[in-house]
Parts: sequence; structure tokens; C-alpha cells
Amino acid sequence: MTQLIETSKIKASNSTQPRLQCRSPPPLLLLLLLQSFFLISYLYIYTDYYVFFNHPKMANFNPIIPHPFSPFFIFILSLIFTSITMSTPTPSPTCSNSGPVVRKTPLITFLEILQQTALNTLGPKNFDPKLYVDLSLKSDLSITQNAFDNLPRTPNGSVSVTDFNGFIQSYFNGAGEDLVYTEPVDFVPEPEGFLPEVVNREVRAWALEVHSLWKNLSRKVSDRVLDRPEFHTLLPLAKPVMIPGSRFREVYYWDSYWVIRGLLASKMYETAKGIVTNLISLIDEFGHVLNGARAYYTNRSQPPLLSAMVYDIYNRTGDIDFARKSLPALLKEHKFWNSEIHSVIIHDAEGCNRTVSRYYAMWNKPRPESSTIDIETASKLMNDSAKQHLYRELASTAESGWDFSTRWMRNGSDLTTLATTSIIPVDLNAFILKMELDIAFLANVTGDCTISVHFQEAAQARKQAMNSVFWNAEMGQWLDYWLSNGTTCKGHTWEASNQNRNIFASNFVPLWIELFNSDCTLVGQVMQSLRRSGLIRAVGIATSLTNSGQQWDFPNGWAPLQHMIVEGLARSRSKEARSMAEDIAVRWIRTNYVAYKKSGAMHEKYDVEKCGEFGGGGEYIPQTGFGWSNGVVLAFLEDRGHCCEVDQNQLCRLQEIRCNA
Ligand SMILES: OC[C@H]1O[C@H](O[C@H]2O[C@H](CO)[C@@H](O)[C@H](O)[C@H]2O)[C@H](O)[C@@H](O)[C@@H]1O
Repeated sequence: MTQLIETSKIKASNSTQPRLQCRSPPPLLLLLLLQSFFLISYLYIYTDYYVFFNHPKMANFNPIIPHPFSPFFIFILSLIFTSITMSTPTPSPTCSNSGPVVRKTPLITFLEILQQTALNTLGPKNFDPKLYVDLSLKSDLSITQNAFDNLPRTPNGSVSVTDFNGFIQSYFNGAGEDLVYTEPVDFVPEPEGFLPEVVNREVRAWALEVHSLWKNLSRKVSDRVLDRPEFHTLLPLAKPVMIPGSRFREVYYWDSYWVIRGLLASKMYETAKGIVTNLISLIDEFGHVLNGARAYYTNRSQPPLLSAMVYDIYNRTGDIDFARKSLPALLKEHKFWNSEIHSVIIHDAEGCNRTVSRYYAMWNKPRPESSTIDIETASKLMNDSAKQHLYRELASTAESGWDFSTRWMRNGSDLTTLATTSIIPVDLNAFILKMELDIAFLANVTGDCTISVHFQEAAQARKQAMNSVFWNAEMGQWLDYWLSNGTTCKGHTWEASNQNRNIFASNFVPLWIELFNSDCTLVGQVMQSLRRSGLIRAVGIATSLTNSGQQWDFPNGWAPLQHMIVEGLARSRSKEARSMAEDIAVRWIRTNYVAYKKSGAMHEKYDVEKCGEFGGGGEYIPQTGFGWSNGVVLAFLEDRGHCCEVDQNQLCRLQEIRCNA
């Protein structure tokens, strides 16, 4: 018997959606009425036809065969109708294909025009559209616009390179100039207790170099932004930030988790807490953590890992005040990810309604930082509504952090077939499950028992949802779930064929969550599946098996994906899983090291087929710096030293780091 279980009867109820775990049974009276109606219809029609049977013309009429007037057929129809009525899930509140769109500032609108003019004037070679939306004004927008309108133009409207460059020089400060270098308050060249397991001199020297990169990436928002916020797309933040590096001149949401993991290894607790304080201030102002701290990123978030940041910092520092202060923001963020646009109800195979979340940007225009690219992509589409739909898909994919990948495309070679808002992603739901567990834990340690119990229940419900919507026992993986074509405005009834059986690293991300990695049998299954998946390559885990030219596909490997899978395996009690974790971590460290020695830099992504090579593809050139890569190397080295197990010859495995593993 299905039941309505509402878990929202406690104090924190206004911070979360009520969770309907199982479908509500239709009122008994209504069912009885329906059945009686069909029974009476059946008897009436049957009796009526019985008269006809005696008629010579009706001699061949069979009441059983599916003739449209057959009484048996009508009775079967009545059963089908009744069962459909019973099984239709509560319509999902996420019923809008259009959805919200946040306001764009006049500065962004102008900078997008500037970006297009720059492309027309300077040409596509080495062109990075983001540069133009990162410029800041020297004087009022109206003055700047006026000067722009008065630039000499040829009959076809183009501006000369000299005039364009002169205009940029006169009216703008350079991209990134509104963030100033600042030495982190807690940086010391070799912190006490730094990576105690790393004893090999060569590896240790490199780890200290990676540690010193925090100084290169540390920034503080210039006072100029506070004085004239309308001159900048950069958003003011109170505390210093760590940027990913290169074109990513501002703080990014999910990158910050691995930056923080590295900072904890570097013993830079104040800097780590400051990053969280900044992200919380974004929740206070916008209701969610932005993709990045820019006015053009307000329309979306990124994979939600704020609770994981708070949890790890609290566990390392024991700062209960920090945990207590963070909690209200986490509750607000949980609400955002369970809001109308992000939340979807799936009616599963056991007759239960499962509430899950998806990515959904509040935007239906070109992404300002890639406006020229998005306009070009959308030019293949015929009408405005199709274009708006594509723009929302592009921005929603950016919200996923996996921009771009065949994971979100109906046709892997055509970006216009992006369908991110119709996909329920495994990793997003794993992150929200972690958020629920973290909130339950933090509420418990800060003494709010009611919230803690509520979120334990929420976590249990999400775990069940993950099992029934995503888990595929035959494959030993969690698979993204595609909402059927054209059903995004109705409830969704789960169908096995809607699980995406293509292999992505994200299919293994739930392993990172304790609720899963503590289950030895499950870990065994997932580990076998990972081993057979084809994802584990010479120097790390590939993002997918498809070489599409998109950056979140083969042969690229990304630091966050290595880290979550390695940490999940390493935390399990299975010796085999731990040794697999060790093996992958060593491969990853090796390629990071060799690439660093070759190029003098840490990279945003790596080619997992070739040791010492960075990755490519996508819409911008490969970037260096790089926040999350540094963080993951330091976290790997901190966790168990990885590379420093001494072998028979008393030599560290990475003493001579080569690529011939
Ligand atoms: O400018 C294009 C896109 O750039 C960002 O995405 C990529 O870099 C981020 C920073 O390292 C990273 O968080 C993300 O996973 C990468 O795909 C940005 O986040 C996108 O919104 C933006 O459109």
C-alpha cells in the first residue's frame, strides 16, 4: 500500500520543499465511483449487444475481440483508464519550458556590443570574448557609450583596429585590474606539519612550489569596485579570494572546494574561511552561490559544494562558531536547489514519487562571457523561441560545471542539441545528498537537533531516489536520467530506457559520498565496473569515452573528478578499492609533475592518454594557474603521501618521476 510521507513537519520546514516520498493514493470514494461507472457501462453495453447477437446481422459479432464496440474491449479500456488515473504522478512543479530570466545590467549590454565589435575588428584569431566583459569603465557608461558611437566607421559599420584599440585604452581599465594582488595572511613558505608523509626530496620540493602558487592566485577586490560598483562587472567581496588562474580572474564556485582542500593541506585556514565567507555573502545577496563573482554570472550557480567546504574546514579547525554562522546560508542554498526550477518529481518503478534536482539557469540569452560564440552557435536555428531555448541550455550546462560535453547533447557532434534541463544528473544529486548530510552533521554539532533530524530524513529520501532513479545494477554505475522528450511539463514516470548508458566519470561520483562508500558490497560492484569502464587511462580517469572536441570529454581528465573518485575508493574499507585509489592518484600526480617540469605551470585539465600533456578542446585555449589542480595535488599528497611508499630498495616510488608507468 503506497503512502504519503511528508517529512516537512518540523521547524526547518520553510527551508525545504515538502518531500513526497511515495505517491498519494487517490481518494477511495473517487475510485469506487470510477469502478462502478465502468461496471455499469460494461453491463449496459453488454446487455445492449446481447440483443444484437440474436439479430441475424450480428451473427459474427464476438464480444471478446478488440472491436471498438466490443464490451470486453470497453471493459479493458476502463481498467487501463483507472490504472492511469491511479498512477499519474503529482504534476511536477517544474512545469515551465520558459522559466525565469534575471535582469542584465546596462554595463553588460554595452560590453557585449563591444565584444562583437572587437571580433569584427580584430578577427577570430586569439580572440577571447570574456576579456571584453571583464573590462572596467574609467568614466560613466553614458560618456563611454557616446565616445563609442562617435568612433569613425566604414560604410559597412566596421571600426579600424587603431581606433578600436585607442578607444579601449582611453575608456577602460584592463581586465583583472580591479582585483589586486594580496599576500595571504596565513602563507608561510614551509608551514609546520606540511605534508608529513612526503619525505622524498624531489617530490617535497615540487609540493612546496605548488604550495607557493597560492601567492600567485591570491587577490583582493580593489576599493575602486566598492566606490563605483556600476563601473565593474566584478562583484565586491569582503575577503581575499583565490582565482583559478589565467582568463579566470574571479572566484568560481565549485573550483573553490578543491582550492580549499589544497589550502587546508597548506595550513591556510584563515584564507579558506575567508573564501567561504565570500560565498556566503553571495547567498545573502542573490539567494544562491553564483557560478563566479561577476555580474554576468548571477543567472546561475555551479555544482553545490559549499556545505562540503564548511564541513572540511570545521573538521580541520574545530571552529564551532564558523559552523554555526554558516548554517543559515546552507539552509538557503538547499532551498535554491529544491526550488521550482531545479526540482523534478519522478514516479519510480515501485510507485513512489522521488524528488530529484537538475541544472536550470535563469537565462535565455547568450552567455555574456561567450556572447559571440553563443550567437554563432544559435545562428543555425531558425526561430527566436528555439534560440532562447538553446541559450537556456547553454547557460544551464555552464551551471553544471561540465561546459561542454556529449553528456548533455542529444547528438554529440551538434551543440544545438544540448538538453541539459531535461537531464537529471547523477553528480548534482550526489552533491545535494552530501549537502543534506553535511547540514545534518553541522546542525548536530551546533546543537540544532530539529534541523539535524530533518536533514537526516531528507538525506535518506535522496539516497532512496538515487537508488531508484540512477542506480543500474547490471552496469554497476549510477546513470544520468533523461526526461522523455516533450514531457518536461508533466510528471515523469521512470523508465529504464531513459537512463543514459554512456560512460562518464560522473557515473562514479556517488562513491565520494559516505553513505555509498561505506557499503563494501556496493564498492566492490562499482570498482569492478570502473575497472572495466575504459575510463582509467595511462595517467588518470578520462571524463568520458567520446572524443568530441568538447573539453568535458575524452581525452581530458579534470582534477575534481580524479579527486572525488579516488577519495571515495580510498575511504572504503575494501583493501582492493584503496589500492585502486592509490594507483589512480599516483598516475595523476605523475602527469601533473611531469607537465609542471616541462611547462613550468599547473594546468586546468590534462590529457589522460599522454603523461605530462595538458588537455584541450572547448571554446577557449588551455589555461594555467590552476586553483583546483593545485588543490588536488596537495590533497592527494597530504592524504596518504601516495608517492612516498618506500619500496624494497628504500626508494620512493616517485623518486625518479617518469612517464613510463
Ligand atoms: O567562459 C566559459 C565558461 O568558463 C567557465 O567554465 C569553465 O571554467 C570554470 C573555472 O575553472 C570551471 O568551474 C568550469 O567547470 C569550466 O567548465 C565558467 O564556469 C562557465 O560559466 C563559462 O561559461
